[in-house]
Amino acid sequence: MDEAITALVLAGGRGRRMGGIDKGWASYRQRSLIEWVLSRLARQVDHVLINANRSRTAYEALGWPVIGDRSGGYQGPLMGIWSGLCAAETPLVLVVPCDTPCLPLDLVERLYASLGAHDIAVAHDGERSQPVVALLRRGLAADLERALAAGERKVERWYARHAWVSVDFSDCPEAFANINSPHDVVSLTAS
Ligand SMILES: Nc1nc2c(ncn2[C@@H]2O[C@H](COP(=O)(O)OP(=O)(O)OP(=O)(O)O)[C@@H](O)[C@H]2O)c(=O)[nH]1
Repeated sequence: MDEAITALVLAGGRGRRMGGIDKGWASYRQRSLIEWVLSRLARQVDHVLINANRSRTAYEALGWPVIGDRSGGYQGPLMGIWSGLCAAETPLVLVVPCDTPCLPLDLVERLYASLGAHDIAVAHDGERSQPVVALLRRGLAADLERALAAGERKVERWYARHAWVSVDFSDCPEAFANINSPHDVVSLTAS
């Protein structure tokens, strides 16, 4: 890749379907979800930022900087994305959720290949868009700040106001399986 990339791992949600636990620490195949995500990304990016609103010390022990949402109160992933764009020091930021343990090992390569002159490249698993699996230009931070101030909270609606491209991953839809509930842990482990 010609431009350096920071992975922004979103672990700042409430985890209500998981019983209110901090989902990054939910266990899947003998490891926590956040450790799965970091291991899938390790060779794909230059830096990592973990975006978390709880268990900050535990996340810091993973060896990467941890940032909270710049404006609190669980306002959704768009707030985490803005917080990460503000903190990142690379021109590109890869957004991923903490609850997707099987991400493609060529995720960044494929998103970057499609980004070109666009602002945002968003993964599509063949059935649906995956708005929190996306490569974004850090320079979007100022626009996102204005959008949030105007009340925007929908990730896809904000993307739609920019030059964005959908990137086809229909050859590996299972790589985007995410874990929202204890039932998902059981079904994904069995698959
Ligand atoms: N920073 C930040 N990230 C969030 C917030 N809400 C959700 N996310 C992240 O966005 C991604 C998708 O979140 P969801 O699974 O829809 O929400 P969740 O809060 O984790 O779980 P539920 O409460 O069960 O909906 C996950 O990586 C979350 O960590 C938030 O308020 N702030």
